[in-house]
Amino acid sequence: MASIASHIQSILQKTHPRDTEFHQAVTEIIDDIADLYEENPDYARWNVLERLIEPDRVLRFRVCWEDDDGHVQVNRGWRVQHNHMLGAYKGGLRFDPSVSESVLKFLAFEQCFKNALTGLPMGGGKGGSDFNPKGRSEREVMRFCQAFMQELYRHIGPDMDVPAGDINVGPREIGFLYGHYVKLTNRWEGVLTGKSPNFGGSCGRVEATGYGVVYFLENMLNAHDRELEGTSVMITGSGNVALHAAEKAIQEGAKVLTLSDSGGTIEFKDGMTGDDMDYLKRLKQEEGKPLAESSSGKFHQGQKPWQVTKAAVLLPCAIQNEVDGDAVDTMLKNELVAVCEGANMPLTAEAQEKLIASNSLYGPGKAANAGGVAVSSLERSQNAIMQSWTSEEVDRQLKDIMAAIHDRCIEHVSKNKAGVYPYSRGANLYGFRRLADAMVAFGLH
Ligand SMILES: NC(=O)C1=CN([C@@H]2O[C@H](COP(=O)(O)OP(=O)(O)OC[C@H]3O[C@@H](n4cnc5c(N)ncnc54)[C@H](O)[C@@H]3O)[C@@H](O)[C@H]2O)C=CC1
Ligand SMILES: O=C(O)CCC(=O)C(=O)O
Repeated sequence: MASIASHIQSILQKTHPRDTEFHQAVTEIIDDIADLYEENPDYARWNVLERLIEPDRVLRFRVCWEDDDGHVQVNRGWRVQHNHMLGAYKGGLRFDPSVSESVLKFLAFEQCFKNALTGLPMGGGKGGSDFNPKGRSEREVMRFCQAFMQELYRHIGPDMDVPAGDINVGPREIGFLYGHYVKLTNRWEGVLTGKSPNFGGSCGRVEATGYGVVYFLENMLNAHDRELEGTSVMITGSGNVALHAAEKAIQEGAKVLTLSDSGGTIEFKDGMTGDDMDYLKRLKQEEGKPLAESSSGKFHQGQKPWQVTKAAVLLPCAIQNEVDGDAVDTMLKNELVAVCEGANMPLTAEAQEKLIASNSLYGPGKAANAGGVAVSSLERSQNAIMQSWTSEEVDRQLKDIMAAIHDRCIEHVSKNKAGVYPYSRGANLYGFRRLADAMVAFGLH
């Protein structure tokens, strides 16, 4: 066991020496699948693990665009096509100054496991740029998106690689990207998901990740004889995933106490209301303003949700590694029962270790936030048959998919002595099995 883990560590150190987030994502999985790997001689015979941690390809390109003052700006763009044994590469695009090759490699690697858990035919990829859209005009964002697609279009296709949105890439950016793809190729096809339903997007894609997180949470609570109704919930973030997780949690009768952004936390002592939601959607999604400018709830500058309140459930829905070991210690002292991840890898390795050791319920992002990519897959199906399904139909399928993902997470594990399912280990085992078996079946590539 130790030998596999240390072998993989030494390879990572040699081949991806500075990619700390990528190391973190790989390490978390290796520990869980080490026994399975040793039990199946085919995996070692085909050197599956060493092949699985090396992306199929990492595309990096220059993105030049002109700002409103006529200055030429230069950014870096990437598409990490990690593995396509289970289907075309699939995963979002992130535009943020924090984007690096390491971040995109970790996201693409995790995406392979997440997509495997959906049961839908998708491989894993991720892409983006270090471009910062904050403070940029709509025209600047459009010119950037067009310049980005000018390079990306030659590497994607409806049966090859199908990007979507992620941080700072929502329906507006997908519209600009798709418009330029259609212009460049003269083809109107399902090459991006997260499009507006007006031109081929799926109803319910915008809501899917956040709603899916809450559906997963409900499945997880119910499997442990608990209910969401009446439960207090802290949420981090206030973007697409956070707002829709809050919306669904409120609809399901939970008491949502916080949202946050990089400036601080907004607290709703008596629980967030539908009016708060409408107001914050306008503030964040239409006006793009920080929470500090909100007149809804009480704003705590520079504070995290667990520093201002306590709740039974945490839904981290912002960015990687925002919850550290100390944060988990604080929440465990304050009646924490469950964490369900809307963001990708929001817990540091130490935080994750402490949470698992505490026997709290823990829904890892690769399972809990898979509703977004699952509805992206439904969007591809609709594009392929040239039909549009209703919001109700998509939501019904999303609920079924999240219940199936929940069940897949517990397919290869049992409850521990404390009566808790180890979802994280179960998700890693399920995803790894599917990927590794496909790699053995495909032969050497
Ligand atoms: N959009 C989607 O369908 C999916 C998104 N995710 C993950 O959910 C998370 C949020 O994504 P979206 O809501 O789509 O993006 P978004 O751009 O709509 O919102 C991002 C949120 O993260 C916060 N944030 C960004 N940088 C931060 C920092 N340094 N410190 C604290 N907060 C910060 C922002 O204030 C904002 O609330 C990301 O981790 C993303 O990878 C996961 C699955 C699907
Ligand atoms: O909808 C998609 O294809 C991608 C969603 C995504 O990037 C994610 O699940 O992290």
